[in-house]
Amino acid sequence: MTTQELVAQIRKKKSFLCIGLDVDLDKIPAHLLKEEDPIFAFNKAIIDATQHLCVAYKPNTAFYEAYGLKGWKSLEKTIYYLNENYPEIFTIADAKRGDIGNTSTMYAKAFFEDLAFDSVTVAPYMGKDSVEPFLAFENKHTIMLALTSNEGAFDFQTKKVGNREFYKTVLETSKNWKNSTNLMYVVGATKATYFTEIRKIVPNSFLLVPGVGAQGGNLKDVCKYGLSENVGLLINSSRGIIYASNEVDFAEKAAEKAKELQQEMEAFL
Ligand SMILES: O=c1ccn([C@@H]2O[C@H](COP(=O)(O)O)[C@@H](O)[C@H]2O)c(=O)[nH]1
Repeated sequence: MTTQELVAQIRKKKSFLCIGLDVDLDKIPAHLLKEEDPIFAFNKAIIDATQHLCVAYKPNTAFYEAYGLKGWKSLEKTIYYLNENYPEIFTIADAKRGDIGNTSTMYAKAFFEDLAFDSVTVAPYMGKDSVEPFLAFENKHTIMLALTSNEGAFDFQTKKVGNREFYKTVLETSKNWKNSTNLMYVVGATKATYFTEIRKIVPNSFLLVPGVGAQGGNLKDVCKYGLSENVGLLINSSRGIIYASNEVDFAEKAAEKAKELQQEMEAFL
């Protein structure tokens, strides 16, 4: 998917909501456990109930890998279901990959070719040659960790290297990489006060923003400081939406939560 297509979808749906599909079998409604593939059954119901309110879905691969081969199968079924039924939706494999060049190419093939995701998250720690293999894929997007939502972000990311915070160096340096127009960045909603500085470095890049909902990030502050001319934000909520209820009405309740966020977003568009 191109960035223009993503922006057009945001304008049409008046939403820049991304729903995280972080499925935990201990948290889903008990009646689904009787299904042949409970994870896929859960995802399908959530997707069908919320697809008109969001522009992206983000399965975090950890929640699938934890269940071995079965979990990977559920992930595959979920992405195929999305691509077949809702091809306008932007898909994110939250896998946080990145390795030496030839290994990164194989990671990129796994998520962009085999599973046909529109994007994948990567870690910047191994540098240019670990990220450029992902950037080589046309109309695919590489979402690099910049300033994460967790407390540990202060361990390295905000520390000064020379006279500049490390996350700023990551952002600035990555702009010079080959095919850097295919880059987006992860910035946590819990770091809303940093968005002004981040926008000085990457004024038009899309930012994937996790941390609204369960982690306490503030949507209004993120919008106030983070919105760009082409919107430039994908705000993610996972647990806050998908576990709104663990009864038979779970999909309906998830849609209600998604609608609340969509309406807050509409006010900014
Ligand atoms: O900085 C980061 C990067 C990734 N995540 C991931 O996003 C979701 C957030 O889930 P919630 O339930 O809405 O808190 C999850 O998959 C994280 O691994 C993040 O939170 N922060």
